[in-house]
Amino acid sequence: TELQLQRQSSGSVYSSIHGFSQEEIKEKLLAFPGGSIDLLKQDSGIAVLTINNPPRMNAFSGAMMVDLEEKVTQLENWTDGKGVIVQGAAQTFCSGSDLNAVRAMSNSQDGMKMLKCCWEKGKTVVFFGCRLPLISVALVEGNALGGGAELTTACDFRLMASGSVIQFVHKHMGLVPGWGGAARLVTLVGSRNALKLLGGAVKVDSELGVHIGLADGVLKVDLDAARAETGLQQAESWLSQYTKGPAPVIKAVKKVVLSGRELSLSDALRTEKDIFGSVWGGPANLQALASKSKHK
Ligand SMILES: CC[C@@H](C(=O)O)C(=O)SCCNC(=O)CCNC(=O)[C@H](O)C(C)(C)COP(=O)(O)OP(=O)(O)OC[C@H]1O[C@@H](n2cnc3c(N)ncnc32)[C@H](O)[C@@H]1OP(=O)(O)O
Repeated sequence: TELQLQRQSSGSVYSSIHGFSQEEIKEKLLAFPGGSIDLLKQDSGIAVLTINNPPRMNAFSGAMMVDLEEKVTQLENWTDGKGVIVQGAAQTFCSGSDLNAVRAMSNSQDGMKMLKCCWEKGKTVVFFGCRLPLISVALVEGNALGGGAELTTACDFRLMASGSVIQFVHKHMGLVPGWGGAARLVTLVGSRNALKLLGGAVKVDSELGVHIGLADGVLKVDLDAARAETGLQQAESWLSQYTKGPAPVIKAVKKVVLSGRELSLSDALRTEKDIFGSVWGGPANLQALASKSKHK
């Protein structure tokens, strides 16, 4: 039900795990510093969330996961929010988990399990965040690799710049996606294409991305940025097609689609009725009725 969806997206995912408290998990993640998650909330109701760690091709450090949870909470509480664009700094998306941290964890003798479960919980934030009641777009420039590729699947839409690549490199690491990336990939491209992308660690360029349904559009990013629209400007104009209107209505749109996508039919029908009830008779509905009554 809507409550379930809300709890999934807004409840802190740093619930105690393996006996470690929320604060202990955050402390362990902060032991892996570097980078930041920057949030810009705009008057248009579209926010820009930037994965910012260029020296490491925007790899996710532990500190960035803690940072992200704080930014996701801000977005959850953003009354006027309607959409969010997730991008990487310096014209590249995200090269996955910080390999320095991952290596440190795999070499640590004591408490490796503790560190790993903290790391994994931290990553979960990345994916719960995209269940926000905002329409989300991954703006993919450069490389989206490993956990970065999984992050793109957690967004509602993916816009790929010409020359960009989404690659599930997990097989090369002796791994498979672990935070929903595979499940969402099957939903997006079907099980056969998902098998190819994961089994072959296929480099998905923008043309292939559109062909298999992973990408929703291709952005022409001119090298002479001074002349052309930036990728972000193009992504904002693309998303604004679907976020025109009052924030409560756009949020309700995302919620009814999310419930249809994630809940059983009976729960989805019940949730849809509840969400309908939350906007029926609301300011936007009453204003629309008043303006219609003038059309004789
Ligand atoms: C699959 C499991 C999943 C998870 O557990 O979450 C993961 O995501 S594990 C990480 C999977 N990602 C990768 O394997 C990508 C590794 N990086 C690359 O393949 C390349 O860096 C690149 C992204 C294709 C870019 O190549 P290039 O343009 O040649 O730049 P460099 O390779 O020189 O990188 C510049 C700089 O960035 C550091 N870097 C890049 N990726 C990571 C990373 N994931 N973690 C930590 N650091 C990263 C790289 O080491 C260089 O640093 P310096 O050597 O200090 O210059």
